[in-house]
Amino acid sequence: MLELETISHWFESSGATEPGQRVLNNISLTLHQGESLALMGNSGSGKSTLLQIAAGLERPQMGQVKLTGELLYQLADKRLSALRREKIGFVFQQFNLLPGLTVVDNILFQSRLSKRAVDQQWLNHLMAELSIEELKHRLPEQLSGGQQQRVAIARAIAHKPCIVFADEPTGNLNDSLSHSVMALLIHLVQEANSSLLMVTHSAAMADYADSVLKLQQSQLIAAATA
Ligand SMILES: Nc1ncnc2c1ncn2[C@@H]1O[C@H](COP(=O)(O)OP(=O)(O)OP(=O)(O)O)[C@@H](O)[C@H]1O
Repeated sequence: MLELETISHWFESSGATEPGQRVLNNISLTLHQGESLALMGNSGSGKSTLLQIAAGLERPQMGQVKLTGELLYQLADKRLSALRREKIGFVFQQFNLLPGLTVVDNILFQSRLSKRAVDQQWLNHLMAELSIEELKHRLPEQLSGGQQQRVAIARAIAHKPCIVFADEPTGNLNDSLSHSVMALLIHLVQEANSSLLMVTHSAAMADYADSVLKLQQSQLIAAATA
């Protein structure tokens, strides 16, 4: 479903033009439909870079990314944007809700952009599971952090994407909220039969995933917490 093939990456903007200064070195990874994977590693080890590359947001210097059989970086920009809207959901640490849109309009934003019909039953189910029905006409600024992240999860899953990419999804939440939000994310990703690739610093959060890998010295290794 998601295949990373021999990905190497370095940032020329940081002056790193030599292979020896690679952030990512020859990384391969396969994630099947319905699987969840947590990516751990020290600060600066390249986790977010790998997530961005896997999500079609940052072209790797070397290697290929294949999502449902399509080579992302061989697609024209327009097709790549359409594929991201249709097949991918994103959850970020900073929630990234659109401030001028209500909760329900935030959730439906991606489906409307790709002109896809909304599955009203699924939407109602998501809002009920995430306990955000009562909040649906509010603006993001009228929500707590935990509520905003629950809305962001609904937005990421509303169109039943093939895969959800989550970058530190509980990074701005306290411990107990982190557990409840992570449990909901995992549960709803499973219900949607989506895959999940998640970056986290927290071993406790990583434990929710089917498997855990660690980025170390530009390579992926099995994580001790797995
Ligand atoms: N646009 C960029 N230009 C130059 N260097 C970059 C750029 N983005 C990231 N880097 C560098 O690449 C390395 C990996 O960054 P990345 O954000 O992927 O790490 P991370 O593991 O996600 O870190 P953290 O856990 O602190 O978020 C870091 O050394 C960072 O400074």
